Amino acid sequence: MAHPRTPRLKNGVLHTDICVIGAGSGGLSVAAGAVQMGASVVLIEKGEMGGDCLNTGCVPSKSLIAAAHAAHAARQAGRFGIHLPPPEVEFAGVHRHIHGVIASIAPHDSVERFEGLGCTVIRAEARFTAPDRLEAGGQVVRARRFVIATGSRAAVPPIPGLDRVPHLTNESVFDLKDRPDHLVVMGGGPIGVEMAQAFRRLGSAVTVLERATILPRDEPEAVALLRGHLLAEGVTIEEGAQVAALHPGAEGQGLEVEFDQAGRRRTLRASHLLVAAGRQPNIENLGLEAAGVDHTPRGITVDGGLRTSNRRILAVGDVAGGPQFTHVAGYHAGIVIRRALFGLPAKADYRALPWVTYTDPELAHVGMGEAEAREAGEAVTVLTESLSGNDRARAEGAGEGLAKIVLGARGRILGATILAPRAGEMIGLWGLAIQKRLKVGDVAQMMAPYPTMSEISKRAAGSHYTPSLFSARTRFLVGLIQRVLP
Ligand SMILES: Cc1cc2nc3c(=O)[nH]c(=O)nc-3n(C[C@H](O)[C@H](O)[C@H](O)COP(=O)(O)OP(=O)(O)OC[C@H]3O[C@@H](n4cnc5c(N)ncnc54)[C@H](O)[C@@H]3O)c2cc1C
Ligand SMILES: NC(=O)c1ccc[n+]([C@@H]2O[C@H](COP(=O)([O-])OP(=O)(O)OC[C@H]3O[C@@H](n4cnc5c(N)ncnc54)[C@H](O)[C@@H]3O)[C@@H](O)[C@H]2O)c1
Repeated sequence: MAHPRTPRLKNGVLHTDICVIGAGSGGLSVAAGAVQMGASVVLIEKGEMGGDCLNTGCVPSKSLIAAAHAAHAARQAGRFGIHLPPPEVEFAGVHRHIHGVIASIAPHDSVERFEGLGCTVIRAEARFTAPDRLEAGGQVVRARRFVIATGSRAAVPPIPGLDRVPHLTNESVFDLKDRPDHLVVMGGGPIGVEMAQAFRRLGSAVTVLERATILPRDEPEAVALLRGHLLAEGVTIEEGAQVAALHPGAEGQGLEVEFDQAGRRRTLRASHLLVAAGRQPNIENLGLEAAGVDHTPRGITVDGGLRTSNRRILAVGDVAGGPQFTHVAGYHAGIVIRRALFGLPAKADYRALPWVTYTDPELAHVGMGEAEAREAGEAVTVLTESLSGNDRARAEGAGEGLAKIVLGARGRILGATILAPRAGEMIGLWGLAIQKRLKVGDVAQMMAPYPTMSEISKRAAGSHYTPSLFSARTRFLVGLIQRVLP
């Protein structure tokens, strides 16, 4: 491999091709890609290498969910004739598992690995001082292109009393070494719902307070079934519940939550509060004014090619104000590399954007939802297939689930939702179908292995043809052909 270019120090200023601010999902992907393709790269991180996903997001949350799944499976074993004593949850052990997983992935995102690849890594807060330079840890850096990848953090709503009660966010919830007796989760988005089920399975009482309805970005039929699963496991879900005020609990124990629901004020006592009420972009103290970079409270303003109002500066990931997922940050990195290294006019295209909420069953989605497709003026057809007709789901006692496919004119696939165990592993098929503009008939003709839950995709696609396949016209035709066939 040819040696990468290295940043050059000239008159106290570090000159580089690419300077990346933030070593999370987006920043690390840009840095690793750019340096291995021969660009000189400076990577600046003020906190933990790996950002939210590794330290306080995807990795710890999925590790916690895995522990919760094990406890749930032990409790459910009796359904299969396997009788176990009720599981004893050692919360400190769950904590060890979570942090063990983080530690096992951390080397991949470490300073050592990135320096080994040829990046210059600066561990400090970066701040633009001019449109073409920034300062970090006393070092001035000039770059041909800067990439802002500073991510987001939990938004803490201005609710009276919130500053006076102890509360958890994604930055602190994975540090718990003792199980909360009663966890109140403010917000029924993906973070709130995933954590609610996991803590319930680990033995906490859990109440979700959601001001609208849970998981509003997902298909309502699928959310309704998922809500049923959560309620059956004992999660309390209060929807249309706006948190109004918070008070410290009596004798300094826990807290009291006042919320408004259907015109009534209600009060709830709890031991812990998790704030999962949305995200806010990390744009403060970045010197964006000095750099001439426009922004709004949603994040840095970018065009389709992720360029900011300063042509030298691009933005990726959560801070760019679009969909906030690790795979989106990685996708953004690919666009930035094509632009910054090769000068290509790459643009983000979200038509095949997938997301998964890692509850059990998982709720996986890609592309357009039905309402969005109708709003866009598409000639919509919806195909729905229940998981109850799937043999593998029955063998595993999976309970209710579904596949819902949204088609446009002439069987064009616009979107898909699957609610099923491990649905996240099944949704890729529909993403590829959308990206490659396949027709629903292509999926219907696919040979799906039996018995798998992924057969639900083939059956849903096949149902598009059921009315014409089993019609009077077909029966007439078959009758005719049978009479003339030898
Ligand atoms: C609880 C939780 C669970 C999640 N689960 C999933 C999931 O299952 N799947 C999924 O796809 N997404 C998930 N996400 C979202 C995912 O974590 C984010 O979309 C992703 O981390 C965004 O990457 P990023 O590079 O934009 O930001 P980050 O990964 O947050 O990285 C930003 C980095 O920039 C650094 N930084 C900030 N300001 C400066 C500065 N001025 N100077 C230097 N460094 C700076 C920060 O310290 C941080 O390390 C989850 C998020 C949370 C909170
Ligand atoms: N599985 C995944 O991919 C995954 C998991 C977790 C997070 N994430 C990413 O992180 C983002 C942030 O997640 P999130 O769940 O914090 O945010 P969110 O914006 O998706 O959901 C927040 C919810 O909180 C509710 N809310 C806000 N203020 C409230 C109040 N005062 N009282 C009651 N409810 C209130 C909102 O109505 C909303 O439904 C997600 O949108 C997603 O992009 C992804």
